[in-house]
Amino acid sequence: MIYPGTIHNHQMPVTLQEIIWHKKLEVAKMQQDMTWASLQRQLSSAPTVRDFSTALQQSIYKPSLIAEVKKSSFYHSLIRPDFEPVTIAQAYKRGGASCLSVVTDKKFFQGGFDHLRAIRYRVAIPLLCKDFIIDPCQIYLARSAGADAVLLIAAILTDKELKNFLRVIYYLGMNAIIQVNNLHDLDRVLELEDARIISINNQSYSDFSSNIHITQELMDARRSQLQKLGILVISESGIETPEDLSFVAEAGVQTVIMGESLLKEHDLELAVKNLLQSKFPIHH
Ligand SMILES: O=C(O)c1ccccc1NCC(=O)[C@H](O)[C@H](O)COP(=O)(O)O
Repeated sequence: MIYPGTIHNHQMPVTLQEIIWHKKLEVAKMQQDMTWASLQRQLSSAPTVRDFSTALQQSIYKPSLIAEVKKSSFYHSLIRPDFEPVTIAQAYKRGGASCLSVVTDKKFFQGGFDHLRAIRYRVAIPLLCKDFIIDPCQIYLARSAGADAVLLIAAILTDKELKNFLRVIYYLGMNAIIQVNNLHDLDRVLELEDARIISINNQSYSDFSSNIHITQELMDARRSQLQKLGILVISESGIETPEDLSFVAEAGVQTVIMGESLLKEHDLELAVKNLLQSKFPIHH
């Protein structure tokens, strides 16, 4: 079954549908291989949770940076051939990133929970598990691998699933980042009782192209409501230059997630430093 609640409102694009189809098979296999007792054991020996939201808010950089660790993506293929997750994460931290986003999806992004685990033990900043979460068991696995926050994509979850998954994430002491890329989903998320961090994805779910004006459009539409509710807003996808950073900061977001443009640089520490320390030009 593919989330009738979501399809009912607006058609799910084929490509995202395909990802979710494979994710459901992966989750079914995961559940077959796992016992409740072994999951409990893993959870009880998991590293303590670090405060993702506070790390973003206390950053000296505005907007603060969540730097993404990913080897490839199905829409842009291989991004970083010399991919070494821990080395990349350490360089990001030295450069000034407040938190890291670790892509754990294997099939479409060549990520893995082992990347999350390895980084957790070697790098002392909070970690977001970036995956297509469709079942609570993935949230438990993310926590046991050392995640401090988990991404929930509004477009692939019903309202009921969003509420239940948020409850699991908070129960485990983590932060939830709820991703939206249109006003319909932003309004659904604003109706939830306890959304604390929202990420505006500038990427289309049908052709996976990015357009940072999506951040501006959604902020213009709901800025005062977001501020009134004290929600921390992130912009992600397609942010490449200091000008782009300035553009989304002026739209009102406090944080950005950046991956590809940093990962294409040879010296990641320098790339992050240059980005965060650049004097942002003012947009009109
Ligand atoms: O956001 C998703 O839908 C997603 C979920 C799990 C893995 C990857 C996913 N999408 C790709 C991204 O999230 C981007 O990599 C991220 O926003 C960074 O963008 P960029 O700077 O353009 O690499």
